Amino acid sequence: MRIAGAALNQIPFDWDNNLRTIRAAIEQAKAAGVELLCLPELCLTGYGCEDLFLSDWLPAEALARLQDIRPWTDGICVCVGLPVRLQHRTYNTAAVLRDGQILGFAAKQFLANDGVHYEPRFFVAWPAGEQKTVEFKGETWPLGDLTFEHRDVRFGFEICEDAWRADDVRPACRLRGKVDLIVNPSASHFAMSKTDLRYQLVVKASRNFHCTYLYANMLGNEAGRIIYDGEILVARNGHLLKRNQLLSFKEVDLEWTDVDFGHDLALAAEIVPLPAPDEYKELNQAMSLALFDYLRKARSRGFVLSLSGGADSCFCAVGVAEMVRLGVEELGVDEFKRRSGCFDGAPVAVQQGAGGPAKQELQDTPATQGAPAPPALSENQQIVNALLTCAYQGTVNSSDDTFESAKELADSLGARFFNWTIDEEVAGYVGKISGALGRALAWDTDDLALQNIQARVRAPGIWLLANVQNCLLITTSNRSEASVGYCTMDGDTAGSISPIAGVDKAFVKQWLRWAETELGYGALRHVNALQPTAELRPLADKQTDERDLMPYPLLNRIERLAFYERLAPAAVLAQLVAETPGADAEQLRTYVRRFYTLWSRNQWKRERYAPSFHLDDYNVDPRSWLRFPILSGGFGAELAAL
Ligand SMILES: Nc1ncnc2c1ncn2[C@@H]1O[C@H](COP(=O)(O)OP(=O)(O)OC[C@H]2O[C@@H]([n+]3cccc(C(=O)O)c3)[C@H](O)[C@@H]2O)[C@@H](O)[C@H]1O
Ligand SMILES: Nc1ncnc2c1ncn2[C@@H]1O[C@H](COP(=O)(O)OP(=O)(O)OP(=O)(O)O)[C@@H](O)[C@H]1O
Ligand SMILES: NC(=O)CC[C@H](N)C(=O)O
Repeated sequence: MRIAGAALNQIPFDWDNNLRTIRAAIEQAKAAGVELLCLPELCLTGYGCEDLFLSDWLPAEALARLQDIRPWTDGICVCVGLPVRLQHRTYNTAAVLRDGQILGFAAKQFLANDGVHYEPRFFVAWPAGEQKTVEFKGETWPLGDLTFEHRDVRFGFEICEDAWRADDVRPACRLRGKVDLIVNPSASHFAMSKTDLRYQLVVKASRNFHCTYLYANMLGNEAGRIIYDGEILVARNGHLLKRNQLLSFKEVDLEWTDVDFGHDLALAAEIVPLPAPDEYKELNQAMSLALFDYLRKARSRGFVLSLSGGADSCFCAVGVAEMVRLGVEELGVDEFKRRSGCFDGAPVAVQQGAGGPAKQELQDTPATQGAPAPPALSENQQIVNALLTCAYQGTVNSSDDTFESAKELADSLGARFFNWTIDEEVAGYVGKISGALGRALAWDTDDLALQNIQARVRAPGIWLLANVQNCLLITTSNRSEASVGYCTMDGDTAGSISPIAGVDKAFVKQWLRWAETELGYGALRHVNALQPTAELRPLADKQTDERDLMPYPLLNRIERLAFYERLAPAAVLAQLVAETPGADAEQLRTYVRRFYTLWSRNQWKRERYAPSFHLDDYNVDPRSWLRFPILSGGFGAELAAL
């Protein structure tokens, strides 16, 4: 039998989009002679409908829309994920359709309730062995713990999380011997290196339960924060039969394979491991797709970025350029432009361009005024030019190094680049408040306030630039800064999308070195030679992030031990001492205290960050992976006892 999985790029309750991709997948499958097709979990509504799953109307609408799919299933068996509501309870199901008929609804038995998943809030887990009936306009179908048969192949279901439970409780253990095929429609979030886990899960299940296992994941940045890699896996008796390229820019990624169910296949003696994933590359692909989907689904015209020439903002700029490069590589220029929704079919008019005078000669003017004609931009650079506007907003505390870094990078990407200073606005506000208070504000008495006003004064201008162009304003915070609140609220946190807030600063720096050498972004040599600095204090002070805080790798380690491993402060310190050769225990104690104090004080800031992507195995976004009280004891007793 020819069986297939199709990864779909869905949008919560965007019926037109979701039915269009479902129909396209079915048509592609039929054209390829596929006999059984698995579509992702909840693909009809989208996985991320959140509390709408608790309404009566959304599941009812989904059931009504399922009827539209029936005529498309002539000659093929298709599994379509949707919520079904019975007696005020919503179930996460996969409907099986064939030849225009609905055969039944298999229901999810184990709900995902960790990390970024909160399913028990929306759904009720289905009890093993039970069945009920769904009614719609005079027709009835079975719902629950069901098996099906198609052309003499018996099949049953695990729906995503069902497969992540122990072998002696998951549905597969009851399907063993009763079915030839287990179908798994999934919405399994992307995280770096996670594909290996999923591969092991699927291939081992096919061996342990002596079956063929067909797995199809959701694709793309569905609803803002979570990215799906669109993985399709088919395994039989411990042998991998099919695995696709992940993180496609396509709306539908269909993969099929032939399985001879009439002949048994010897069980694999061992599972062949996947090559170790390249996390830099994975992150690049995931972020590119996440940005592209966010841009088009938010119906925006591009991105605006306050580009300091430092690591975080350079990462974000390269992220947009990579979105263009990878998207064009896969879709082609015309399809990339069409799908982005940013081009209206008109030829791209290049705005500003490469070249431009040095920082000292150029204040408050667009980068190209009076400059020599810029070199012609490549096709990708022209697209970047249309989609990315950057501005360097210097102060007296900014260095030439960061300006050069920003300008050269923006020019090399093709981005539109502006340069202006904000000293006048800073002086205006400082003067106003000094006057009101009747005393001059000074660095020795008002350090933080004077730092923050600079970061804040950068916000209105860059927001204005974003607004006039109907663009998304990128904010550049990384996870390490978010943990300790090393940012100015309504200043450098201003923005509507925060692409790298899920990634720690040490990783950001490593990734930039990789991007310079492996992706060929030579202009990154400036930033790769710089020490991260906020440049908010007078230059003579030689401010660096790590002097203000602690070494970033250490900050990252404390954060992981505290909130991924969930250790108590004393255990975190003990662990650090144990794993740091020649450790200065007193210094480590200071850092641990500083981390927890800043962490607790700054929960309110994390609550106010712009939406960010889940990219690593955890993040600190309270609306995603990590919940923490805004007001708390702040680990006072625990830190005092250290
Ligand atoms: N629980 C709570 N709920 C609500 N608000 C709370 C609060 N606790 C304090 N606050 C308020 O928070 C305000 C202070 O927060 P905020 O104004 O953001 O500033 P703050 O956290 O005091 O200082 C910002 C820090 O970030 C660093 N920074 C800033 C900008 C850029 C960079 C960079 O790396 O480039 C670094 C800067 O060096 C400084 O260490 C105060 O007005 C305080 O009342
Ligand atoms: N001179 C500047 N021009 C434009 N934007 C700036 C400037 N200084 C700071 N910003 C904005 O504030 C953000 C926060 O600064 P931060 O120092 O944390 O990041 P970075 O400068 O990109 O990287 P690094 O911390 O490695 O120097 C920057 O990413 C940028 O968006
Ligand atoms: N949708 C789901 O059930 C996802 C849960 C599963 N543990 C995963 O991370 O892939």
